[in-house]
Parts: sequence; C-alpha cells; structure tokens
Amino acid sequence: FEPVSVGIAIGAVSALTGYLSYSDFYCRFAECCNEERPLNASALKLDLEEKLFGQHLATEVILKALTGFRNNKNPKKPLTLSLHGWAGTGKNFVSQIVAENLHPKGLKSNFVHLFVSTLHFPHEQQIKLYQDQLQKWIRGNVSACGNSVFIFDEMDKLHPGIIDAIKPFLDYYEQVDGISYRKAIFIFLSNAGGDLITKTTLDFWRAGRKREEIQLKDLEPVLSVGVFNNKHSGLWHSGLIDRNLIDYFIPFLPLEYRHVKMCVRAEMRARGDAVDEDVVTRVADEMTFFPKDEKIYSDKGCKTVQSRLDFQ
Ligand SMILES: Nc1ncnc2c1ncn2[C@@H]1O[C@H](COP(=O)(O)OP(=O)(O)OP(=O)(O)O)[C@@H](O)[C@H]1O
Repeated sequence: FEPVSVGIAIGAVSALTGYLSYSDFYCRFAECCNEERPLNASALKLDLEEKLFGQHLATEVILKALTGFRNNKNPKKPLTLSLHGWAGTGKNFVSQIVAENLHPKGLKSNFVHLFVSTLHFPHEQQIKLYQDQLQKWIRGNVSACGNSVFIFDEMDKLHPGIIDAIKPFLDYYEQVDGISYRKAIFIFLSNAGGDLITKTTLDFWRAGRKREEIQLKDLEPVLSVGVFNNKHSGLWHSGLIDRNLIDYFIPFLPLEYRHVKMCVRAEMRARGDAVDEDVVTRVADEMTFFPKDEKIYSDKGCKTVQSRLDFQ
C-alpha cells in the first residue's frame, strides 16, 4: 500500500467516523510493529499443546519464558532462548509458532529475521565481515521495531566468534548507542547437546520411568555445560554462556514411534485429507529408529514425514 493514498483514505474515514486513529487504520493494511501488543498466552498455549508433539519441556518453558517476558513492561535484557535437540524434533517448527504468536505474519513478517549459518555465514575467512554485517542488521532492525525476533538456525555450524559479535545487544544495558534492545527476542537453534538429551531420555526409558517425568533440572545444567564445552555448538566458550546471557536452554527430546505417527496424522489433516491409519502406520514403519537394540527414537524425528507421505 502506498502511504500517501492510505493517509488520504484514513483522513476521510477518520473524519467520517471520528474515532479511527491513523495508526489503527494504517495497521489494518500494512504490517506495524506494535510494541505494546499483548501476547495472547492462551492462544500460544493452545498452539503448542495441539501442534507440538512429545515436547512437554519445550512447551512448558517456552510458554513460561514468553509470557513472563511479554508481561514485563520493563525487561532488563532481551529474551534469549537456546533450543537444542536431535534433528526433526521441532525446533524450527516451534520457532515458527512463536514467531506467529508475536507477529501475525510469522516468518514472513518484516520483524522476524531468520539466519541460517551455512547460508548466511558460509566462509570461515570472512568472520570479521559477518560480525559487522550482523551488528548493522540487528541494530537497524531493532531501531525500526523494538520487539523484533531473530532466529539463528544451525548454530552448531556457526563459527563461535560470530555470535559473540552480538553479545553487547544481549546484555543488561539500558541502551547501546541510543538503541534499546531490551524488548527483542533471540532464538538459537542447534543440534548440539542432542546426544546428552537422548542419553537422559533413554536412561528414563530404561528405568521404566515416563518421558513426561523428565524435568528441566534433569537436563538444563548438563546442556549449558555441554554446549559451552562443545567446539561445534556455535556457543563454544562463548561469552553468551559465560556471562549468563542465555535465559533458557530448552531441550527437545528425541521422538518415538507414536510421535511420528502423530506427525503423519497432522500432516494429512493439514493437506485436507482424511486420516488413514494404514497409511499412518506405513509411513511410521518406513522411518528408522535407534538405539540399535531397542529402536525407540526416530533418527530424523518427524523430518521426512512430509516427503514420505507424498510417496504413499
Ligand atoms: N515435536 C514435533 N511435533 C510436531 N511436528 C513436528 C515435531 N518435530 C518435527 N515436526 C514436524 O517435522 C518438521 C521438521 O521439523 P523441524 O524443522 O522443526 O526440526 P528441527 O528440530 O528444526 O530439525 P533440524 O535440527 O534438523 O533443523 C516440522 O516442520 C514439523 O512439521
């Protein structure tokens, strides 16, 4: 929409109605950054509970972190979430749900920014350049919209030095060069720590305990230390962990056969098809499971479900 004509239209309508403000009207047509827009916590809860399978910890922590952060009128620092887990367990999927609940256009919003390490920061020799670009990009976007969301995918493939470039933005400063970053949200996605999460989940299973009994305290400490000491985590000896700038380490548990089936059903519904249990079983049976003996967890989580469904 072209701002001048929208402005004229708004003027006309406002004169007629007398109560529609410019911004109200403009924002019906163009995307606006509404820093005051409250988070609909029950909508987010419903989304997570209905769409995300087998991740009771992620559901609980994300909900708590986001509602707490958005209810706080004066956060002391931006919110930083570090999501960890095996491939295909829902990290990107959750980021998308979170993005949509914060900005209705989700990943397509002008205020949600996705960085993929292998795509945006591929060359190790260019770290300095990437650091500068990243700082500029974040500064520019946060000055345009305070509650911008930045998602960093494939953190485990990111040179650790790169993320340290954004450390000043994540810290407890009121402003950095006249800009406040305190309402922004940073989400880091990584496979690092997936082995530790799997080990704990498997230990519970072998002890005959329910997966839902696993608590954050069983995983969070192992995860933060493990990731800090893992050269391939993107956060290796990173100042972000050192200075406690990551607010939550969120574990994604490996998915079981029953969760894969749930993903197949969800995908069928999303395509507008009736759920056919024979197909659901066929797709789930085609996936491979580990460990070798027990075969409990899907190697690729729910990742290849969509393409497998195409071939049924
Ligand atoms: N826990 C889950 N609940 C529901 N759907 C899921 C879940 N995990 C994965 N999926 C489905 O599988 C697709 C792929 O998962 P997603 O991209 O979120 O995995 P990921 O954890 O980000 O993997 P990677 O580490 O390889 O990037 C999602 O788009 C979603 O449809």
